[in-house]
Amino acid sequence: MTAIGMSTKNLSVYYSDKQAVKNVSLDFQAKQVTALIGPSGCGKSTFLRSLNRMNDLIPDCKITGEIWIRDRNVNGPDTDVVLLRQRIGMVWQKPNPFHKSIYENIAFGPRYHGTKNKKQLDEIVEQSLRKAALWEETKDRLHNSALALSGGQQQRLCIARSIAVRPDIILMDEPASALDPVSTSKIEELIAELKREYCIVIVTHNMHQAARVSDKTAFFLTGEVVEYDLTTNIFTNPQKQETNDYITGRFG
Ligand SMILES: Nc1ncnc2c1ncn2[C@@H]1O[C@H](COP(=O)(O)OP(=O)(O)OP(=O)(O)O)[C@@H](O)[C@H]1O
Repeated sequence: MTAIGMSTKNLSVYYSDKQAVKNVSLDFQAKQVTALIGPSGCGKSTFLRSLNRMNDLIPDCKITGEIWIRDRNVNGPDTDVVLLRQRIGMVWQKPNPFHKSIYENIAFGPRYHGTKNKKQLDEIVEQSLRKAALWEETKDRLHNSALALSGGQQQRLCIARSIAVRPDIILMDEPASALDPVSTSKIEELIAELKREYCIVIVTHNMHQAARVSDKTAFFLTGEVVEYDLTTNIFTNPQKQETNDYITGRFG
């Protein structure tokens, strides 16, 4: 039995009066990839952003229900949001490296969280870039601007940046949708590697990608989870008509 990395119970998210996520209860397991799929506007990104409280930054956004990372209540009054986001990293659709060098992009988080020793920082930078399959391409230009990297390299840098602070969970919101096919396949290979160590939750519009990279898939529709199962079941033997209609391209 795989350990649970994170779970939600009856999670609802509202923007003012509009309910974007409706009573979603899901378990995300350690060392597995879970894909969130569904048509545009069904609440996937809103749900994902709730998991590390990125929605706190949106005015009039209200959350009810529970989110647990092991025995810690994410929305509890004693939760330190900075530490929470260290444990639950986020990779966005568009690569968003800092306007700094490759080295500083990676060293920033660990330094912020207290690692000041240069040798330790050098090691973290190297290990993080290696894990993100970017070391060979960048080791000779660590002090050059991250913005000079290609889009695909920048996205791997952003993944390296989230790994550098040793998270338990990595959330990815369509991490390859702005990339070309070669860069996309590198990101997918990387996800397959990273799941050996991390719990990964990925939003994707690309159903082939969901089928390739994920162990489990949740199908969202108008804010609700219609079906959540092993990815092979969702794509070969869905139990709900709506799931079947979506994966066969009848809508969305
Ligand atoms: N900041 C916001 N303020 C108000 N409403 C929002 C906000 N962000 C999203 N919404 C609304 O919440 C609903 C869910 O949006 P969300 O972006 O979570 O869906 P999604 O499934 O991720 O869509 P897509 O696949 O197009 O990214 C939509 O109706 C959207 O218009």
